[in-house]
Amino acid sequence: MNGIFISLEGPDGAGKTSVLEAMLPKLEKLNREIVSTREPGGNRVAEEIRQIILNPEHKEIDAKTELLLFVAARRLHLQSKIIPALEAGKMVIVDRFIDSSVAYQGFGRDLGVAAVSWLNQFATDGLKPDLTLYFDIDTDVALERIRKYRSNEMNRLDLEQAEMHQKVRKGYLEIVKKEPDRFVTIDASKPLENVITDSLAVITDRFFGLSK
Ligand SMILES: Nc1ncnc2c1ncn2[C@@H]1O[C@H](COP(=O)(O)OP(=O)(O)OP(=O)(O)O)[C@@H](O)[C@H]1O
Ligand SMILES: Cc1cn([C@H]2C[C@H](O)[C@@H](COP(=O)(O)O)O2)c(=O)[nH]c1=O
Repeated sequence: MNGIFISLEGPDGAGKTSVLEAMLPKLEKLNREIVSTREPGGNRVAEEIRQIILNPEHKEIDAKTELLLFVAARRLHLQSKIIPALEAGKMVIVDRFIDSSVAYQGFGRDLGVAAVSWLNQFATDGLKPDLTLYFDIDTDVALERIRKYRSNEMNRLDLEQAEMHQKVRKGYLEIVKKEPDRFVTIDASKPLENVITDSLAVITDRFFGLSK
């Protein structure tokens, strides 16, 4: 596969989606076809699974069921969208991928890194992003952003206790340490314009030999 695979990771409210939207038109000008997608979701059936997982009324979904649903959606997404785009030489940028499972289900839900990593390996046949931007932010600041701007559309995970979100962030920090070549940490507490500039600089520098 000669495409480029990039994932964006971080706690809820870190700003990944805002940054991705802002980067896209700029990256598209650099002469490579970009596929922007997200997890859970990215194809018709996976988007249906997304609705099931994130629905705050679905209180009977336990931690293991949640993990299996995320991983099933990932397999669908990978097969139908990510792999074909990478095979066609495109740049794929995904808002969340395997590291979300490890941070949220492995650390946040205490299912453990080993089981979650094994399932991901099974579902993805070991495919990992070439680059992962990790948007790091204090849990309270991120949760405040969500409460302030998105209070009417909080999903089942957003509504979890602060303690779970703290475990997720701690998990991310451990994951990042283990693969220093794949991860670049972005300071997501900066003003949005700066976070966009910093993220673009990492991608253009690494894959286009430019820093603007
Ligand atoms: N750097 C920033 N400074 C202040 N507000 C921000 C910043 N980045 C994003 N926001 C705001 O915070 C909210 C959450 O941002 P966004 O949805 O992009 O985060 P996210 O990481 O995609 O979150 P989630 O994973 O929960 O969907 C939005 O209302 C957005 O406008
Ligand atoms: C892929 C994936 C996601 N999650 C969580 C992370 C978020 O709380 C939601 C997705 O909502 P977003 O607004 O699109 O960020 O799902 C998870 O727990 N495990 C995963 O594998």
